[in-house]
Amino acid sequence: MPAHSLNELISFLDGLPEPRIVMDTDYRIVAANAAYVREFGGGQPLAGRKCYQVSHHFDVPCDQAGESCPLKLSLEGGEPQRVLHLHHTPRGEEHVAVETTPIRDDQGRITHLVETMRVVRQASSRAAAQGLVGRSPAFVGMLEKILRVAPSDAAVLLLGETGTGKELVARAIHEASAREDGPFVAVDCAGMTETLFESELFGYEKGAFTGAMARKQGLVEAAAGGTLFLDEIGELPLALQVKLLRLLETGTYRRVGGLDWLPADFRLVTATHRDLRAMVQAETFRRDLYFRINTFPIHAPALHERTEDIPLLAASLLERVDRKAGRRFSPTALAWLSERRFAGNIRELRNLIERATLLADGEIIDQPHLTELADDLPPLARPAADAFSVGEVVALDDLERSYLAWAKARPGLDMAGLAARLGVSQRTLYRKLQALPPA
Ligand SMILES: Nc1ncnc2c1ncn2[C@@H]1O[C@H](COP(=O)(O)OP(=O)(O)OP(=O)(O)O)[C@@H](O)[C@H]1O
Repeated sequence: MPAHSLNELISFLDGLPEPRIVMDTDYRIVAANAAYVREFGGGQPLAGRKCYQVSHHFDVPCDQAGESCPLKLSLEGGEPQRVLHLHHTPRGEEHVAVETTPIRDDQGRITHLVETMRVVRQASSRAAAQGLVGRSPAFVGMLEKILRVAPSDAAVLLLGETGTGKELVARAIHEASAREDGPFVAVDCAGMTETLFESELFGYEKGAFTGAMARKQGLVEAAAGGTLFLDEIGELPLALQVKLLRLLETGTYRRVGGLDWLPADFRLVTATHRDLRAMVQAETFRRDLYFRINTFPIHAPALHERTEDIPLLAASLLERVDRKAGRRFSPTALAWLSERRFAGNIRELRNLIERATLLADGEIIDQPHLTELADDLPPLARPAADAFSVGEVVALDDLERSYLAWAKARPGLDMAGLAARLGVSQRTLYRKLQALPPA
């Protein structure tokens, strides 16, 4: 790119409000705009330094350090790329959404890349007094999905065990959406009766039933311009599923006792800890409603899928529940927490921490404060290092081959013993082993 075009680009970027840098194809920062210098510069000179040194304090590009590198992806694919990274900033590490856009010369060759950074406000990688916190790969994967779907108006279905933070995720989607200035209205569908559902959701007119002394606004109306979060959607009885489907299909509703169909204006987020697909098979959840609410599913990981987040979560939850400020956990307490299996996930962790704060008198919350009332909390079941495991769904033939190769390598089993354990004849075992690819 000629120098004058590059200078024009740099001065154009300088006027933009979002932090942006221009890089050459060798990861070197050529220029940074004023917003970048302000948010990420930390008073250090930037031009001439490599982006991975500034953002990650790495000595090698991200892709060689086990992270995805948007610059490399853009160079390879020739297209803009977006990834979520943990970046060093003058405030500490933060989740940053990074977008790269390739810049081409007259011959169409990529000569530079513009990188745009947006600090993610909806989640923290450091202990925080509110909102989502986490930095494990499972958490970052979920955050990536939240940020992708939030700007659209697509219906999101949050799936995950109880206490995994689905309501917080629903709020994060709302806050990252164009509706963030509108209301966020949460409705618990568990225990909803037919009459309650209709009058709660749709409101009622004066005189609609005994006790309806005045017109009452429903939650659908309260959510106008914002997000309606239906929690425990799997608990909704079939008769109410029909009513919800009608609302979603027509975008209109009628107050109880009213005549007019009123327009609804909300973004729908639903959540459940149930297996809705199995409920559809069992005909306890309507298939058409399932498809309507499941435009974009997001899995909220269970705590045992993100145990590396436990110290960070524990510190954050302590800030939230402790009546005395500034206390902390001892390293043994944190190690003990990280080794437990919490069936109730973050909610159970939070309750345990709250109990411990009541038992501890000093500045430090120690392991005995945790174990005193929770000595029955089971340890985390870690798969044995040599256990057989399959990380994804594979064809049954492939599964059998991998399993046989693993079983054959077990010490202490001869062919006869192995055949007996597998429940097949030795002849069959030989035949199957011969079909295995060479080790
Ligand atoms: N990533 C997180 N960071 C910090 N706190 C969290 C996080 N996830 C959940 N929490 C806290 O854990 C508790 C349970 O979260 P929440 O109520 O959102 O779970 P849920 O999945 O909606 O549960 P249920 O399915 O039972 O309704 C809340 O106190 C919430 O603030």
